[in-house]
Amino acid sequence: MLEIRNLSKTYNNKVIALKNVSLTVNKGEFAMVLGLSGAGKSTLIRSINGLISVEAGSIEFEGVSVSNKENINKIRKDIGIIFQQFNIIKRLTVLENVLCGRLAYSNTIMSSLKLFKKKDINWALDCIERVGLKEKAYVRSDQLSGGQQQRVGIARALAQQPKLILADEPVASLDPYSAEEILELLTEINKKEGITMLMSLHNVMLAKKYGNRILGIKNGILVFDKQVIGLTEKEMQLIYTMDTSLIKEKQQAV
Ligand SMILES: Nc1ncnc2c1ncn2[C@@H]1O[C@H](COP(=O)(O)OP(=O)(O)OP(=O)(O)O)[C@@H](O)[C@H]1O
Repeated sequence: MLEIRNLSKTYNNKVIALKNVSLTVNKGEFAMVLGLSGAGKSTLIRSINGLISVEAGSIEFEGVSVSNKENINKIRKDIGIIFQQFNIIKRLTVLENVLCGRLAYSNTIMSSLKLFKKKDINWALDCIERVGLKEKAYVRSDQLSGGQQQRVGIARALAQQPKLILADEPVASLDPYSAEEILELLTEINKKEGITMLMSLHNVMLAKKYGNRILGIKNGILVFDKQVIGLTEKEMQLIYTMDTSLIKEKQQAV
């Protein structure tokens, strides 16, 4: 479904955020990206839907290149994204925020006038119900808790009928209880609706509990790519140890 080949990114300040990263994400997977702060997780996630441009390598989603600007709108329709800070418009109601996920399906003038078709409104209401916020559909989003605001973010992603959901540390701003609730919801969406998930996380326990595959990033290098079952402590140390000798071998291979 998603093919990343030799992806590299150096920011203007000369920081190398990604170095020759190659990976494939298959349909139906729930893949977790783990790594220390600054490892390159967000850069990887955001480059997949073109939010960050990359200077080397390729990203293809269902055979279509992300770096080709002509394709980006089609690709963004198929790829939903949720963020750590939810990125919802707080002065809008839950329904209005979720309808933003339908923009790719609406006529620009109609949507700028907030004239959504009944079909889109019903679809958005259905997404709101799927994330458990039916009673809050007409409430302003700034009146919601953090966990509820993230549910709005998820409903907005669902509203665009994505094939893949990218999540950039979606639970980092939540208390532990809400964090697990959100991960359970995303797991349910992944299992029941078959929507593929690619998520960056800081918490190893949560990544192992909810993901079925772990992608470990260290200093911009993909140091391992393993199924959760069978993952050893030593392998996990590759991303969390400060001992660079452990990743020397990997670096030489890149
Ligand atoms: N816009 C930018 N301009 C310059 N450097 C950046 C920019 N964004 C990220 N970086 C740098 O690139 C490296 C990778 O950053 P990135 O945000 O991808 O890491 P991360 O693993 O997501 O970190 P965190 O877990 O703290 O969010 C870091 O050294 C960071 O400082």
